[in-house]
Amino acid sequence: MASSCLFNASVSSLNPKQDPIRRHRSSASLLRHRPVVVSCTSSAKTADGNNNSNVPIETAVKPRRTEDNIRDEARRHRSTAVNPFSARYVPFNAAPGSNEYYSLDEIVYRSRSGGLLDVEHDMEALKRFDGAYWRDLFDSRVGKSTWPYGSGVWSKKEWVLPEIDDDDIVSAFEGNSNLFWAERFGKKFLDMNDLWVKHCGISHTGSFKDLGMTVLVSQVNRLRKMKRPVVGVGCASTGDTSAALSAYCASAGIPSIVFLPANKISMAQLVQPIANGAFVLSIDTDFDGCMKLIREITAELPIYLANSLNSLRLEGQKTAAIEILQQFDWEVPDWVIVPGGNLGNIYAFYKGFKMCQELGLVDRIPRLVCAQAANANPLYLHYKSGWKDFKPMTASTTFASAIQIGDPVSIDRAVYALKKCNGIVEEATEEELMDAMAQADSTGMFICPHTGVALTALFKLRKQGVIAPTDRTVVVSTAHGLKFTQSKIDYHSKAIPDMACRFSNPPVEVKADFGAVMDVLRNYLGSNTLRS
Ligand SMILES: Cc1ncc(COP(=O)(O)O)c(C=O)c1O
Ligand SMILES: N[C@@H](CCOP(=O)(O)O)C(=O)O
Repeated sequence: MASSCLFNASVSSLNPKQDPIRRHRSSASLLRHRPVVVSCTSSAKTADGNNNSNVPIETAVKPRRTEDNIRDEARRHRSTAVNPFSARYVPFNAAPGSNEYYSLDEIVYRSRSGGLLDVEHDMEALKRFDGAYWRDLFDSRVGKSTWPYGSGVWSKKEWVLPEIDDDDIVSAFEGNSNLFWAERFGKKFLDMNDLWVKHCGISHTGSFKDLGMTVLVSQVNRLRKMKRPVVGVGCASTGDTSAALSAYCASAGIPSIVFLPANKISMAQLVQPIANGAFVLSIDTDFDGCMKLIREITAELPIYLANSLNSLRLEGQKTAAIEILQQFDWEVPDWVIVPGGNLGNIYAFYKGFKMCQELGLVDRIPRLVCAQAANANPLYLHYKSGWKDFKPMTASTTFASAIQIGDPVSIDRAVYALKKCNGIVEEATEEELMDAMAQADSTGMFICPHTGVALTALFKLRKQGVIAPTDRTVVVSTAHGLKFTQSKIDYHSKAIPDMACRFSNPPVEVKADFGAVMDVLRNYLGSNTLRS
């Protein structure tokens, strides 16, 4: 069996960069022949150089049977090897010697002391394979339609939910999002030549929430098959979490219930759960009020909590960090800037990078920057106080409406992550974030206001000389700009009180008359251009 495997014993010691033929074979040529990646038991090499015959390794290539769909295909080729990987819930940042843990099949969101939980992987089992092995394995799954590895999340399944049956997975092949070289924006506005935007919002429901929701809904699917008492899944939301939850639940036939702050989310976001058949409650409060309610309700009713308080979500979201490294061919960027609201994502990024370092895929991690809207900046104020004093606040209205959060549930996770990576917190006023969004759009992007918050942080850190012109920097774009068109319309029509809208580009109204059109065009292009 071992000899037919794509990853045989010699592969783990090979550097794919030094082996272009193998890289070519594992992508282009295999794709041409509609390959099926097949699990088998293999003699992959472990980190200590021994053969390990007890791990599912993927092999190529068997033609797909016409009567199979991709799930059937995966089932047909399911590995018979014992899965050596596992994960469980533990108290977040548990004291050394703590023996509190829970199976992922338990319905639990808080530790015994009321603190946050974290998903802990059996790192010793993962460490039995070296960094080269994991890099090769993850790289081999990109660009395929094999179930479930065609997903950017499930292509890292061993590090996410190692024990779930492939059959229980609910996936829209999320992830694998574009890492965009912001060449013109970097040069024109920041004098930077290595600036990148990770477009997590170019995704199934238009935000990074898909990455976490595929994991959470898959686990719920499993629990329901195990006859655990879960009648539905619920969340509080500023728009994106509810969109992702309702889409994944709809695709699995699971009821979803969403609590939305009335009149505080965009129309495009509101229509998503409505269209996907969720039970939508529009509640006369803000996000923090909705969050409080959903926590109370899920403690009373068998509704599974889908907010990032539930640490399962972060297991999916952390794959965006792994993906960034992978897209840079496992080179580590200097900075990663993430807009923060409920503050799960900044920890997810830290965790993804940290696992890659601990498991030998890379030798360092980037510095993280968390960017907040000045109107909803409890983390920023906490950072500025020297981490002394955390005070939840009532967040004010912001164009970055998805991060209008004053009492973030993951504050402890965010502080931990930022301290560990020598991170920074910045803030953006309404004018700054809207200007940054318009500037980015003027160079060909179409970003959301939250990404405008992150870009403002970048502007400030460049100006302060903290981020250098040649630093490789990644700005995480968290949602699709098309969800936030009203804010762009307001900006470009200069309809925002007390905002200069310096980069607005309003349409020119002109009569349906040749001469009138020529006049405005002459004016626009400059008479010299037209004469020549
Ligand atoms: C578009 C968008 N950006 C950023 C965030 C912030 O993510 P987090 O709550 O994990 O800090 C959210 C949600 O809160 C969001 O919907
Ligand atoms: N922006 C979020 C707010 C809730 O965050 P979560 O990650 O805890 O679900 C949203 O879109 O609802």
